[in-house]
Amino acid sequence: MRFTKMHGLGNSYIYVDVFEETLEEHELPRLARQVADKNKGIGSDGLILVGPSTHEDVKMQVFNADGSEAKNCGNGLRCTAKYAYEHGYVSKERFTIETLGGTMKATVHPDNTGQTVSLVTIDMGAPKFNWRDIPVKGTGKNELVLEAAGSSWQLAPVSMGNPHAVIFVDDVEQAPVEKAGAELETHEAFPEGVNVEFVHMRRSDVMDFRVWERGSGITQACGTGACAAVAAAVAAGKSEKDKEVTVHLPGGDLYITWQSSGNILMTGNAEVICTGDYETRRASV
Ligand SMILES: N[C@@H](CCC[C@H](N)C(=O)O)C(=O)O
Repeated sequence: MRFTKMHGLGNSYIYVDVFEETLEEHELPRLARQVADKNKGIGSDGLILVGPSTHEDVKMQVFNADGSEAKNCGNGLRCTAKYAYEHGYVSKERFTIETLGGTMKATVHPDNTGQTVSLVTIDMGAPKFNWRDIPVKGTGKNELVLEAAGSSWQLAPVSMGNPHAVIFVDDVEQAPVEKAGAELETHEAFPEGVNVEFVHMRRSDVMDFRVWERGSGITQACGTGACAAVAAAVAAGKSEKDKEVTVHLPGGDLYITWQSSGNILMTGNAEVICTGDYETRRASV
């Protein structure tokens, strides 16, 4: 299987071009676990398939490192957009990407040659706060208080096509991302699990951010998580619509604006690390 390893701010996935490659649907969770394994595989936060869509310009299918399928991936969308543009699967600079969480609109910003893209903007759609849409057990729209890692946490649940719980803290470096993140990911309040973001607002337009991703654990960045964090900050009165927020993630910065028209725009990098061939007939991991 030919693959390309790409990352957005250090959130890396193995990308397989299913315009070209044929993969069995039922093998995909196992393949994701295999390629993500840093000792026995290639090493990544998961697997992403880039292929044809029946109703959009391209389709992105995302699997976490544990083999679970995700509905959306912000960093994956930017890399998918770069891949689709540079491989000629789209010939325009603005195009649509189908995901399980809905259709996202990509704008690539090519360099002077028009051939290479390293910066991409994605229209990530509108955040949802209704618990049923996320989903969160119970009925509500507001903050949720849960116990994890021996402390009580105030969470703001948000859907960006996938589920997020945003926690505002004084210092993200001191936050128990691994312990509390792992406990909250599988808390019974979240029937489909949740991605957990620890966020500190430095100013209304600058935030620090660390994440525990559902199905992959600690990662260097989470695009949907950063959008959820900005949405939660605006909803809590810590920022404002139409203000570009610089989100400092461990892997670098994202620029995010919740527009008053409703949708969230996310701009950030997309990079190729390497390409190669992977032997798919391997013992399961
Ligand atoms: N890294 C991603 C999100 C990937 C999926 C997530 N772990 C989930 O299960 O919802 C991003 O950049 O958004």
